[in-house]
Amino acid sequence: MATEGKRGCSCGSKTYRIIMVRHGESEWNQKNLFCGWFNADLSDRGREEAVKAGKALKDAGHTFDIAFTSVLIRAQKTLQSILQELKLEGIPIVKSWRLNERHYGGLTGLNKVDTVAKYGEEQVAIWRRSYDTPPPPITKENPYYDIILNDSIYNEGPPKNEFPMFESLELTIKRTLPFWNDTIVPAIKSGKKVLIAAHGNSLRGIVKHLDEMSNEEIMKLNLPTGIPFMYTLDKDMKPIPGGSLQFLGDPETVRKAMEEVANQGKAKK
Ligand SMILES: O=C(O)[C@@H](COP(=O)(O)O)OP(=O)(O)O
Repeated sequence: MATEGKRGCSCGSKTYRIIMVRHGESEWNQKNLFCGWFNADLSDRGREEAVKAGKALKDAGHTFDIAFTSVLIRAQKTLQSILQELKLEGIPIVKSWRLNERHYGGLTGLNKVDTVAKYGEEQVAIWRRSYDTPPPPITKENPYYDIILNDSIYNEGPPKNEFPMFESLELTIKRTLPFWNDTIVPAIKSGKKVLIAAHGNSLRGIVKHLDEMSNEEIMKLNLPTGIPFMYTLDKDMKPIPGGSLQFLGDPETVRKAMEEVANQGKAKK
């Protein structure tokens, strides 16, 4: 599953390892609902996936000095389970809305297969995976509009006048990258072993940035829930050859899990 970074390598010099993981399956993933900024909890399967991710990291001998996560409970609980397995509950945890899932706008709360039936597979694929086409904005008529806007998890940001009503992957990257560059990269460069527990699309944004993927290439990437992946970076935070997107799981399991995510937006057979 490893692909090579495109930007060469400073072979022989210091490298940095960073592990990222998409949260375990959420209750809304299970029901196949567009979730975005709604604060859905983990499903039972998601809780199991999180424990499994912790065990996989432990078996591979990983340890961490600091962890970063979103303000959403599905990512935080996944992180907690992983740290429990590793007996690292005491390490600093930095939470930011900048690592949140992309805001799914007016699609929030809709079933993905029902949305395919209504708008077609092609349109849903564009909403889910295109780089710069956003979903329609969330409106006051959406049952989750007020719940999201007034959720206390957003008390520390973003400011109400900048609160998103929708996000494309491009917009997601615009708010995630400053956090990556200003907060996560300095931690990595200071020699800290870093773990990020976040979401399908905030992590796709980081992967796109690290691997300099084109807008077309990133469309094809579906990150599975609860399977950690590693990057090995050079001093300029560029993946060394073979250091991109190395999943901690057997390739067949990873392939099937990625396919499962892709199929969430396809018509029922
Ligand atoms: O918001 C959502 O529905 C999913 C991603 O959905 P897709 O982009 O895969 O449809 O986000 P996550 O479960 O990672 O927080």
